[in-house]
Order: sequence, then C-alpha cells, then structure tokens
Amino acid sequence: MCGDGPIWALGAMSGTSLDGVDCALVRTDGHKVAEFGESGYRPYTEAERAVLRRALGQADGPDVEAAAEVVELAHAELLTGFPQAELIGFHGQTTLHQPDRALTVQIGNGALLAETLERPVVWDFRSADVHLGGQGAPLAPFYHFALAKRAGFRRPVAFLNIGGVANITWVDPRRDRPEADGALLAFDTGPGNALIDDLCMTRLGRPMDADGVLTRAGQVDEDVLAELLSGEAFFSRMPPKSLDRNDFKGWDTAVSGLSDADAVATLAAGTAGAVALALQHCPEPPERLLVTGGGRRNPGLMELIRGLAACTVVPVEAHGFDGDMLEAQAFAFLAVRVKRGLPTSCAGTTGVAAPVGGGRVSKPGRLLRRAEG
Ligand SMILES: Nc1ncnc2c1ncn2[C@@H]1O[C@H](COP(=O)(O)OP(=O)(O)OP(=O)(O)O)[C@@H](O)[C@H]1O
Ligand SMILES: CC(=O)N[C@H]1[C@@H]2OC[C@@H](O2)[C@@H](O)[C@@H]1O[C@H](C)C(=O)O
Repeated sequence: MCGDGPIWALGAMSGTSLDGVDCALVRTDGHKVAEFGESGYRPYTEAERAVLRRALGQADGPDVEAAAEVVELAHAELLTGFPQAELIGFHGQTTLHQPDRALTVQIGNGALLAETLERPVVWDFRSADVHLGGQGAPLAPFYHFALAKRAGFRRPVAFLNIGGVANITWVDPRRDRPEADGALLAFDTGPGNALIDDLCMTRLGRPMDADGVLTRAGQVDEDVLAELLSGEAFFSRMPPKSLDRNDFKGWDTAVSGLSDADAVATLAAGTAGAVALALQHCPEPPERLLVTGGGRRNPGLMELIRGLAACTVVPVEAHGFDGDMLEAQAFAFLAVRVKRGLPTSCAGTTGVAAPVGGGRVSKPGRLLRRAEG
C-alpha cells in the first residue's frame, strides 16, 4: 500500500448488542469516501453469545480469554471472504468501558488476525484516547463528518446510532476538517436496544422486539418513564461522555412490575427520551436526524423519537447510506486514517485535549520474520 490515494479497506465491528460481526468494504483515502463496497455479517450462535455475555464487565481472566477466542474465530471466518481488502480495521468486542479509570477493553487479538488473514490489521482504536484523558468513544463521528460532506449537506445535521447503546454525532459540514473547532459534537445518549433485548430474552426467550411489535402494542408508563429519565445524572452532564453497555441496568428493575409490552414500550420511550435530552446539548438544532443502527428497524421506537425531536427524523437510507453497515464502514475509514497518521478523535468527539490518532497497526509475517531472524 503506497501513496495517499484511496484504497479498499475492510472494517469489522462486533457491537454491544452481541448479535454478530458486521464487515464492510470502503474505498477511501481517510478523508473522503470514494466508494462503498460489499459487506458481510456473521451472527454469533446462542452458545457463542453466552460466552461473550460471561465476559461482559471484565478486563481479563478465563471468561475474557474464552470470549476473545470466539471473537477471533468469528472474524477470521467472515473476513477471509474479502480478499480484495488491502487493510483491515478490527474493532473487536467491548467487554468493559470505564474511561474515568483510563480503561477500555476491546477483546480479540489484531496481531493474530493479521497473521491469519495475511493483511495488515489496525486495532485497539480506543486505548490511546482514554490514556490521554478522552472518553475513547464514540469514534464513528470522523466518519459521520465524511458522510455529511459526501451527502452535500450545507447546514448542521446529526447522526443517531441506535445499537445496544445509542450515540449521537452533531456535524457542521461547513467546516473543512473533522478536528476543526466546532465541526463535531458527539457523545453517547443513553441506552439503545440493549435493555429491550435483555428483557425480551429474559421474559420471552426472544433476542429482540422484532419490528417493534411490543413497543407499539404497549402503553408507556409515564410515572416509570419520568423516574427513568430523572434518576440519571448522566443526561445533564455536559458532553463529550460515553457509556458502558450495562450502565443503565437499573432500568430493568424500574419496569419489572409492568406487563411485557408495557415494559418494552416504557424502555423504548426511555431510549427516545434520552435522545431528546441529547438534542438539547447540540450547539444548534440539526436540520435533520439521520438514524442508523438496528434501532431504526423498530417502527415504534422511530415514532417515539419523531414525536420528541424538533427536526425531520429519517433512516440513513434516505441519503443513500447503509444503516446496518455504517459502523463497520467507520472502522474501515478509521483504519486508513490510523495507517496514514491522521487523527481519529478530538475534543468535540471524546473530550480528549488534542486530536489523537488511536489504533495499533499489526503487519502479517512478523512471526515468520522473527523465526528467520
Ligand atoms: N427488525 C428489528 N426490529 C427491532 N429491533 C431490531 C431489528 N433489527 C435489529 N434490531 C435491534 O438492533 C440491534 C442490533 O443493532 P446494531 O447491530 O446496530 O447494534 P450493535 O452494533 O451491536 O451495537 P452498538 O452500536 O451499541 O455497538 C438488535 O439487537 C435489536 O435490538
Ligand atoms: C466503548 C464502546 O465500545 N462503545 C460503543 C458502544 O456502542 C455504541 C456506543 O457505545 C459508542 O460509543 C461505541 O461504538 C461506536 C461504534 C463508536 O465508537 O462510534
């Protein structure tokens, strides 16, 4: 890989929902998105998901080692089908995120993947940022900036990702670079789908509220909702700020006395209410909210957000983007930035004092070279 021109990079994301691994090809020079390529998905089996769940909240030890093996194997199986990729951006699976302790853990060994796939792998994207005092998340905002430019927006817009956790990126496309002052403000908004998924699994043995059937059938309990939204100091904290998947576990208990449908509807209203509170932190109201991540597939949740947001709310598909693959694409884009020494986070996205280029680059053949030397 030489020069500064665009290359095909493959990004891979194993998100907080623990549903599986997404991967997507992007042709980019790290500034602009030249072209979108093929994508793929490798779901985790129920047994694998159970192994991953056991590792949540831990940084090391046998549970983490077992989970790392699951992550590595799933990625190797999926990514091997994309020989056209010149560079791989491997996020891994977050098991623990405590930026206030300068600690964030994404499991899966990128050096091992580089050997297996015989391609350079960029990984460990978040550590440098937290070590320099940043939140280490969200990291997709620099990619959102490139997408806002590509879509030709002239006024500020916001991207809302509703995964296990939800996060928002306010973008001012009039700036020339993502790290420029006032170009980006990004932060986690609160729970996304994780609590709804967990409740559906515990009570009904289903992985999610598919197509928002329960969200729409249920009645939001306004008293419980008020309790959810007022009980969290997180919402009034000034951004940047980020969350661990299980930071809102207390919400489970708050809805425990409600019927299945009412509990799901109330949790969804909590997710939507948190988004509305997040919009109040934006420097100026966005012209539109572009929704990405699995939550955009829950029409009940989309209705709740539309009812609270003062702007147009559309899935990212309305602008030609792929809401299932946007995060995987982001890590392809960020991999190229890391390889080329460009920053991947800044004060507006993670609160880090100066722009940081996070990520380690592992090249294949190191073991062989060591053996020969
Ligand atoms: N058809 C659907 N109806 C309702 N919800 C859905 C549907 N499809 C996906 N989801 C929700 O989206 C989730 C997956 O979303 P996504 O893949 O964006 O999360 P993630 O990338 O794992 O999380 P994060 O962005 O927090 O890392 C599922 O667990 C489910 O809750
Ligand atoms: C620590 C961590 O893995 N955070 C994830 C998580 O999932 C959504 C939200 O919380 C976001 O902060 C981040 O992921 C996306 C890809 C990001 O960094 O932009």
